[in-house]
Amino acid sequence: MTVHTAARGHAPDDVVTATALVKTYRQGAAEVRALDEVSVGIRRARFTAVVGPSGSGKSTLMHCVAGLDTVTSGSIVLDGTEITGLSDRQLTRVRRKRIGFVFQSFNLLPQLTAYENIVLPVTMSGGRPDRDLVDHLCDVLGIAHRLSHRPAELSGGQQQRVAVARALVARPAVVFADEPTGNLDSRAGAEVLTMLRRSVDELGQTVVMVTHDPAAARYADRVLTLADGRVVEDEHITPSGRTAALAGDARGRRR
Ligand SMILES: Nc1ncnc2c1ncn2[C@@H]1O[C@H](COP(=O)(O)OP(=O)(O)OP(=O)(O)O)[C@@H](O)[C@H]1O
Repeated sequence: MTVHTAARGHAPDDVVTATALVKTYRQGAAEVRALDEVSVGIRRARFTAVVGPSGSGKSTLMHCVAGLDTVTSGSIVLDGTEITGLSDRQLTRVRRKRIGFVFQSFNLLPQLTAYENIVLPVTMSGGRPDRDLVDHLCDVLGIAHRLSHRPAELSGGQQQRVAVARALVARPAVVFADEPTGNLDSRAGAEVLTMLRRSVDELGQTVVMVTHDPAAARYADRVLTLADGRVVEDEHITPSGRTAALAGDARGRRR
């Protein structure tokens, strides 16, 4: 991922290019500037973490870029499509075809099996699941032996891995993960983060994750820090730096 100024514009392998995003909310007589001229590019097949204090604009940025909310001004090009100005219906289509979501609360349907939950984005849009892809995803995510179980029969970590598989199954341009480890203990959280990491390294998936947790952000290639609606830091993590940081975390967990 790269942080661009509006003048530098679009980089060819960016899957998302956001330029000069402003989002204001009215709170009584006051106006809150949740995003204040944010310009950012998200590189394909990379894992980007968005961190920052509470109220810094992380969720607002993710919701706007993912077409769940509209901006006050600015431009968002997602996988070649300018999404600002689209109707709700058009936005729904963009989200369904090009975006996968992973939420803190898993959001699985309780009456469906893990397999049925995973293939839901494909079956809902009238498609047929690619069984080889589903098998591969379930192998990578370590849930192949749990596919006939319902969510209530799975651990939290397994449920979140099912949700990750569901986010990946339609081969979206971007997976947005909003605090994906927020409801998990540290071991299950580490497993889910490892799976998101593998989806980037082994499947070439683009992942953007909002998190409060600095340890979770260490799984990313890049950490974007927001404060007061602005990007205040943009850190690249090299594979060797990541390996060292994650090894340190694992030692800390075993202690
Ligand atoms: N629907 C809304 N109406 C009014 N103000 C809002 C609304 N949503 C967010 N805000 C304000 O916008 C700012 C950014 O909020 P946002 O939720 O994006 O921050 P965040 O970094 O995701 O916070 P957290 O880590 O606590 O989830 C905050 O000042 C918040 O109060």
